[in-house]
Amino acid sequence: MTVEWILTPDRLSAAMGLLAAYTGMCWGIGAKVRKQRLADEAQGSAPEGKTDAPAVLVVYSSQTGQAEALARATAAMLTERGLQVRLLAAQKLGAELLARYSQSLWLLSTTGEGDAPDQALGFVQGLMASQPDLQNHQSLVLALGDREYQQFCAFGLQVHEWLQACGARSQVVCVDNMDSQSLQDWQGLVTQMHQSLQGGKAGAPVSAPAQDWLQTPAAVPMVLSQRKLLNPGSQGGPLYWLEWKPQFGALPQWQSGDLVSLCVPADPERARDYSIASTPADGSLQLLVRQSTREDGSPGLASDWLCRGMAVGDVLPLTVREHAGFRLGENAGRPLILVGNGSGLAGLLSHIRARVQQGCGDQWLLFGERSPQHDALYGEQLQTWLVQGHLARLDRAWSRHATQSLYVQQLLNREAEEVVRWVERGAAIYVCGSLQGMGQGVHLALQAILGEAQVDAMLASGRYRRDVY
Ligand SMILES: Cc1cc2nc3c(=O)[nH]c(=O)nc-3n(C[C@H](O)[C@H](O)[C@H](O)COP(=O)(O)O)c2cc1C
Repeated sequence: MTVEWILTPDRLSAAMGLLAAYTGMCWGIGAKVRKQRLADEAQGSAPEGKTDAPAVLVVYSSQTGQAEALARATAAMLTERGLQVRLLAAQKLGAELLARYSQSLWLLSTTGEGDAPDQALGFVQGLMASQPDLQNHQSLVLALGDREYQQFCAFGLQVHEWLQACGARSQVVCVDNMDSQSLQDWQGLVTQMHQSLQGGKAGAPVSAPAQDWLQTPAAVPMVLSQRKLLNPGSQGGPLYWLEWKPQFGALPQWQSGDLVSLCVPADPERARDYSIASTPADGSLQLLVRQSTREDGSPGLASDWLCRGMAVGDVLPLTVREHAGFRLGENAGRPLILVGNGSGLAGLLSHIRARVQQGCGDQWLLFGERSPQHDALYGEQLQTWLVQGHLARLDRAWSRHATQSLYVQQLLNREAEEVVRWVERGAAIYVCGSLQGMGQGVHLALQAILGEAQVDAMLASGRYRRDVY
């Protein structure tokens, strides 16, 4: 099917309005909620809310931030309505703490091929491998996933089954790519739980309409100010650099590692995430987008719109999404080993730029692409940073090199001793790019170089972070 788009100003603003509303509904866990952000409590600290109020535990595990944002919004809503809420990441949950609660909410995404988010590894191998007694415990599980993956919502479903096996009464809602119906169902169930907890209490607040606490529009209309093909003549798909400026006012704020979420007019039902390649100090929001082709040869809807359909000067609502799992966070002071391929350079570039701006050059980039003739992305810029000392090392692997074909995981293996030295020196590892091939290959290489136990420990503690897709 071909969709013809003739963009009159009226149509554009109507489409933008729709997109902004939709994007806001999907992702907008906005300023209001962030202001009330509940700190991640350590195990012993007191929950938020009045001390005689019913208590609820809210547990999350998230790879790209959606489950975490929904958990924060859910916890903030329950706190606002008078419950004592303890919000924490799954890896911080122990059996003793869980046993203290008779109500729990779980917001969990699935990553990889049916896997738990990276930081949940400790929870999976620890608490989930045991069977605490949860008789008289009620739980609700929100399992985030995407039906395009074979093991739909696998991790959320595993936790739901584990809770049941421990004796809890558990209900689960599976969400397909943040579909609004399932999110409404979730809000309905949480509202019911809240009402039953407050049951009959004089002065209990009347519930607001079920939907409203997950909705805060946060999409910003942005103008595509420049677009450039980065790899003319490449055997791979065309890779474009896209620069965006706000249509009105100031740039939205974000940190290196964060994502942008957007819907395109040809597929307004489905939001896509892209790693941001710049920092706000660069003065624009920049993305690297590969124009993709599906198996049947037809163009990928979103990437085709971004790379060819849109004209420079057109406007699209973009939502900046915090990606806590790939930010520098506690690793800000560490040396960095940055590993990636293709459009994954975006997520790594934002970190390099952030560190260049801070005057910190203790970072090593290992990067894979096809050929040095056509795919030397940011070649001059990277070389300049190396010469200026903003990069301590730069190693590139070319998979289609005439004489020295190499993948980035092989490069890691070749540099194994240096990798060990950097890690001993306290380095954190960031990987960005394709999951198939690169992400998995790099993981295996790191296991071979550092040992499985150390890789697991680094993953669980956030010293090894991945943005692979
Ligand atoms: C690399 C990657 C792998 C994924 N694997 C699965 C999967 O195996 N099963 C599934 O149902 N969803 C999968 N998803 C979809 C995510 O679970 C879904 O986008 C979810 O909303 C992300 O939530 P989070 O931001 O909290 O991690 C995957 C997403 C990505 C980016």
